[in-house]
Amino acid sequence: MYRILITDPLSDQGIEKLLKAPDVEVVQKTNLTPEQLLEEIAEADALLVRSQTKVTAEVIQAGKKLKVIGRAGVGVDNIDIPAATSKGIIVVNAPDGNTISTAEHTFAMMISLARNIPQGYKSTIQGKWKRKNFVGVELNHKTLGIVGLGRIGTEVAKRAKAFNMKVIAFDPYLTEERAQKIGVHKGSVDDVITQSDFITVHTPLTKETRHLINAEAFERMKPGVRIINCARGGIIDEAALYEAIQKGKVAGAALDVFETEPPGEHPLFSLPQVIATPHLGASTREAQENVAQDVSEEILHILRDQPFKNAVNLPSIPADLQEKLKPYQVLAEKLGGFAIQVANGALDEITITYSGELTEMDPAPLTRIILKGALSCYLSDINYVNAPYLAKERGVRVTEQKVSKSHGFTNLITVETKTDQQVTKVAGTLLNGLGPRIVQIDRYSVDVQPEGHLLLVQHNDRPGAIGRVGTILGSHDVNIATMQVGRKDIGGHAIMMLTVDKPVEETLLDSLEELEEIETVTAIDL
Ligand SMILES: NC(=O)C1=CN([C@@H]2O[C@H](COP(=O)(O)OP(=O)(O)OC[C@H]3O[C@@H](n4cnc5c(N)ncnc54)[C@H](O)[C@@H]3O)[C@@H](O)[C@H]2O)C=CC1
Ligand SMILES: O=C(O)C(=O)COP(=O)(O)O
Repeated sequence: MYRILITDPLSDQGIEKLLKAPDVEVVQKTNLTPEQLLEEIAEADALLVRSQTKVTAEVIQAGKKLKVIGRAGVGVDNIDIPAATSKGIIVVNAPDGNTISTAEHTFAMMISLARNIPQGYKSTIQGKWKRKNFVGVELNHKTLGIVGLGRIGTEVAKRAKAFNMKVIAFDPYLTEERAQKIGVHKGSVDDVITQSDFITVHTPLTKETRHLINAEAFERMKPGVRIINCARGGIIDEAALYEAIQKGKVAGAALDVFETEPPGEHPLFSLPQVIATPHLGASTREAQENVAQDVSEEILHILRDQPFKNAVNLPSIPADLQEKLKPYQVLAEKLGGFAIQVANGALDEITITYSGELTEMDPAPLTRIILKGALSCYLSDINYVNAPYLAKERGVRVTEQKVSKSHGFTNLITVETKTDQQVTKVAGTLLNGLGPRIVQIDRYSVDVQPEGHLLLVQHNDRPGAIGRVGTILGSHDVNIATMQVGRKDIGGHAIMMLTVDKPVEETLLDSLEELEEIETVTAIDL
């Protein structure tokens, strides 16, 4: 039974799938104190939040069984992603479900700002009739500057065009072709700042976007510009905005989000030109149903080991690629484990080479699985989410390459490990109908099923060597299931690759290494 902890208010219809799932127990507890959250998270397999719950490194650490954190919405700035990644916890969001609601809210804010609707409402219900105090401006023929033309920015642009506005957009990923298709002018951030009558931001809050709209930007804006922020507090420097309104440079601002939420008694609220909502962009019945439903499905898929798509801390893999790579997963994991166990010394570098039909697809997800297989021999709590992170943290360089030459195999994965003592190469393939096989160890061709307890013996090719190894194994009650021998030259260096029926004890390895013709013996458990 999976325990799913929900700590922010979510749509009941949206989480219906979770509530009805036979293998799930849903615990809904909103408004928890940080201490209560630490207690509740201890037993949860999944945590489901909106923007209120602060999922700190401490919370993540306390989540002993935590496998996935779901965000019913877009922004994940309330979740410590690096902490989740290092613990191998998948973070998923629901990026599509609240786009329209937030774009519509942005428009509602822009029109309210242009026509002083909140100010007019307040005055009217106080019994006043001050029509000349609330004269506004039209949107018609005005220039709207959009910073961030992603999902929401694009929907805002479309609506602005219906209002006959000229739209200038800045987004580092905006191509001329896409700009033309949407019907906006592709501009620089400077164009947006200097040419717009209204400026709206739709980016995440990042190092680059923090205080993107600052005192210097306000200086260069057209007098009478109006500012809208329905993205994240902090993209606009609130202190600089206050100054710019006071100086008369900015005619007004509409804010749905704040540097600190809730903002309390903010100085900006003393200015009549400022209108505000309490982070309502995504707060519609439709959006809440959509995002809760999307993230619930993702959580169920992750807990049940089924394919999922919106992981924030994993590269997204198209469904058709996931299907193609699926058969290689066992090979990749076993190969990683095998390669690391036959490599002596401290690991410096892993080079993974994909050949044959694997060159026709993006094998990056397999690299993660190989790393997981390799690192799980040293580290606990490792999975394909944190494997690359932990490899990097330990100074292991990982290189991935594709070569067309596949030595007669339809597919081949070669893992070369470089330690402070040696370079070792192992290669594996997926044999049609027979499953994964190790087909090469250094210079030697083999055909080994990477499964169970294996023994790699490096020795000198002498008469009787094989018999003596067999005798010692027998005397330790270890049964040999399969055995292969590889050599290049008669009497030269050779290897034996054995599959045995039970784990090989240290004392047995020592007895084997005492044999004169034996160089090294390595036990491999897969
Ligand atoms: N007020 C609310 O309730 C809601 C707020 N949001 C927020 O709105 C923002 C946008 O959401 P979406 O459109 O869904 O995200 P998105 O990921 O589709 O779009 C973000 C865009 O910002 C662009 N961008 C990133 N850095 C930039 C930079 N330095 N300069 C210019 N552009 C940059 C990206 O290229 C991307 O196109 C997010 O911060 C999200 O958290 C989203 C939903 C509801
Ligand atoms: O989706 C987002 O990024 C939002 O900001 C929506 O936040 P909320 O889920 O309404 O707390």
